[in-house]
Amino acid sequence: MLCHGASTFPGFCLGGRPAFRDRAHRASSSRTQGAWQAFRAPGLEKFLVPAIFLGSFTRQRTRIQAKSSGPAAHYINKNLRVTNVGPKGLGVVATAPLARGELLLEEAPLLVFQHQSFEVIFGDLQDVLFDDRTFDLWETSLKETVNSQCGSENTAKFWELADTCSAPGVKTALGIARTNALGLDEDSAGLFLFLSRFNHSCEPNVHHSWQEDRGMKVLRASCSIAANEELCISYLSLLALCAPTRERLGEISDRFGFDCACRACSAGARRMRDSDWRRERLSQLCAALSKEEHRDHGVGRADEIRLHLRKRIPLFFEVDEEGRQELESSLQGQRGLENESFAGVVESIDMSTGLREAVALLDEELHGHPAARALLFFGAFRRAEAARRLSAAKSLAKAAWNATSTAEGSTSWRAQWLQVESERLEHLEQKLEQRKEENQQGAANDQAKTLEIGCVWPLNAF
Ligand SMILES: C[S@@+](CC[C@H](N)C(=O)[O-])C[C@H]1O[C@@H](n2cnc3c(N)ncnc32)[C@H](O)[C@@H]1O
Repeated sequence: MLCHGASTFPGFCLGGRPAFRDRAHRASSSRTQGAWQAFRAPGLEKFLVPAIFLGSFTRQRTRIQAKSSGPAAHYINKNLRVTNVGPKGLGVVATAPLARGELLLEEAPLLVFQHQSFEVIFGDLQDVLFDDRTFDLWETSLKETVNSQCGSENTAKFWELADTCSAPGVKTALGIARTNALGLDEDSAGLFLFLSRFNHSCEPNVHHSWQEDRGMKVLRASCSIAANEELCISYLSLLALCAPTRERLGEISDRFGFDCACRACSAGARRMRDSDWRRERLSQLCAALSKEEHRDHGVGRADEIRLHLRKRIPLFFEVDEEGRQELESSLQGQRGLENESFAGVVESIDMSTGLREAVALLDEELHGHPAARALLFFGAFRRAEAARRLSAAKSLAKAAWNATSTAEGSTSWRAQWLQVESERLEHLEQKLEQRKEENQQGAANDQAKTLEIGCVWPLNAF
């Protein structure tokens, strides 16, 4: 499982698992077959392994870090239970009601895959495993790492984890890693013993965030959860979660090797159509809010900040000719932003209207998804700040801070950064009010706002 999240939503860890298979090879395999069968399909044994790979293989161990021993998790909420949840296998359910934002789990990874091990096991270089010899080398190495470095209790727990990538009845260390690893950031993944029991849902009720400074994944309830309800995270990025059902199912099958049986993906035709429409709209609004527009184009009142909505880009580029043309014009429009073109814009709306609509859609489709909410408010905050709207920027920073605290806890670095930012804006607003009262020179104060509001935020803040 990986956090390949973000594309248009930079830096905010919004779920997702590592891709464990090349799409082209996947296409030739049956959906129901284990990944390994696709992986080791007859005829592919002769796949040429780049020499550089075999040459550097001996150094791979340094790239799989193992936690030597100790308990699986730092904190597990007492109201969680791992149990059989039907065809999905094991899952985690609530044994008592859980509140929105409640801390559910804090866990450090048992294994961390970085650099070459990440690329080979989950990333762009996984093709090398089509070669039996390379597969065996990586399998042996991973096994040795687990057996020699994880301690007997954790090693036993590792081998108990699900492996839906190998042939039925077979477990391999690589299969377990691929079935269970979760993304930490763009180029590393971690395997967690307890967290691995959480199933995926396209309507997740739990958010997981990687808190690098603490070396932990932190899980919190995204909404109120009733007793006996299953707790599910999202293996997909927010961008992919907002895609229509057909695309999501393809993405999950393609990247993670199973057919999603969540409520959203198994809905009846009408409900699915409505949900797809809402997600499409949400996707457009999210993209518009997280985009930095250099100049405020378009019609509308002078004091409005406009959002320019464009057509959503499909997750797969397998589109027909008509679709390709539409996509090209949409992409052109997005590139055109650099020279401030309107191309590809299908609708322009006032930012506060768009923000309200997006929040309502999040509530309806994704249980309010606090991390996505934080992202929306953060995007709007940046736009308000760029437009020198002090009061709006202050409330938006506060709203982003609230949502981030729900998603990740108030001690996460993002929440703390937003808290400082909203306090700074609050203070600035008070100062300006004070000055206004003192000299009653509104125009001069406006100028002061323009000069003082500018702030610097870390580029990877969200
Ligand atoms: C990380 S494991 C989750 C825990 C697993 N169910 C177990 O028994 O340990 C991921 C596997 O769970 C199953 N799974 C998770 N979410 C699912 C979903 N929404 N629909 C169907 N199967 C799912 C798939 O077999 C997937 O490969």
